[in-house]
Amino acid sequence: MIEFRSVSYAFDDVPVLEDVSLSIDDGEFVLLAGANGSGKTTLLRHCNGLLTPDSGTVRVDGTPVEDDLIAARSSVGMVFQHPRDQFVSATVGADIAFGPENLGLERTEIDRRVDAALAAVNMTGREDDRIDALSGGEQSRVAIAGALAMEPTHLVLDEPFTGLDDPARRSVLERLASLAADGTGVLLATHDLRDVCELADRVIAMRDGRVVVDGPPANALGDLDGLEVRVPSG
Ligand SMILES: Nc1ncnc2c1ncn2[C@@H]1O[C@H](COP(=O)(O)OP(=O)(O)OP(=O)(O)O)[C@@H](O)[C@H]1O
Repeated sequence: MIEFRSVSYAFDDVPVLEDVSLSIDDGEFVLLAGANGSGKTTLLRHCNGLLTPDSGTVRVDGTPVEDDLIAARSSVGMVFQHPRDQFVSATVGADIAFGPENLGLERTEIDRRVDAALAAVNMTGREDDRIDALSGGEQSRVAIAGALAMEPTHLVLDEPFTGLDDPARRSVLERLASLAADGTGVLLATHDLRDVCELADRVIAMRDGRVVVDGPPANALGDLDGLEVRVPSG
């Protein structure tokens, strides 16, 4: 479980998170919504210790993140908004293999994970492609595959659909829902709520650094009015 208890954080004395309390259970698929600048990215960066709260605590599986950064970083997979920030290798296969290699896994296990991660993002057979020659959408899919190959207990994604066409987006979304069904806790920040609500177990919405909505999609959608997030119709 990822748990925030009364977390506050400021950039240069400007409050960005204020008294945030929430939890993401194992096996839950949670959508994080909110207008630009409401604090979503800042919140996500607390999940594996990239940022540390000014007050309050973030716990992963019961342990405060700052007490065991290595444990938090191996159990919380992160997919960032700008996939280029995440690549460490020149080719797709080498990049996805990098994390599992650092875990010291056997070659056959690394290859299995790379194959499974590529299949999950519909890029089977693209191991040898150069990352800098991929489209933005393909780069997003490789970034997601890199996180999946770590087989994390929790997966945190920040606007991962940039550049994805509808079929690719849908396929990644369904993969996230099936990971959650298999026990992974998934926290997905996105502005694009189309069909995410239908797959998510819960919606958390932020305004000005505070959690203002936290509930099942059927109840929460009406409460998103006025938060400058695009609410799906029909
Ligand atoms: N490194 C930083 N230094 C100073 N202020 C920052 C920094 N990063 C973010 N902020 C400010 O913190 C606030 C919240 O930003 P954050 O990126 O968390 O919001 P967001 O909800 O993820 O927005 P978006 O949907 O546009 O990605 C904004 O006012 C932003 O300007």
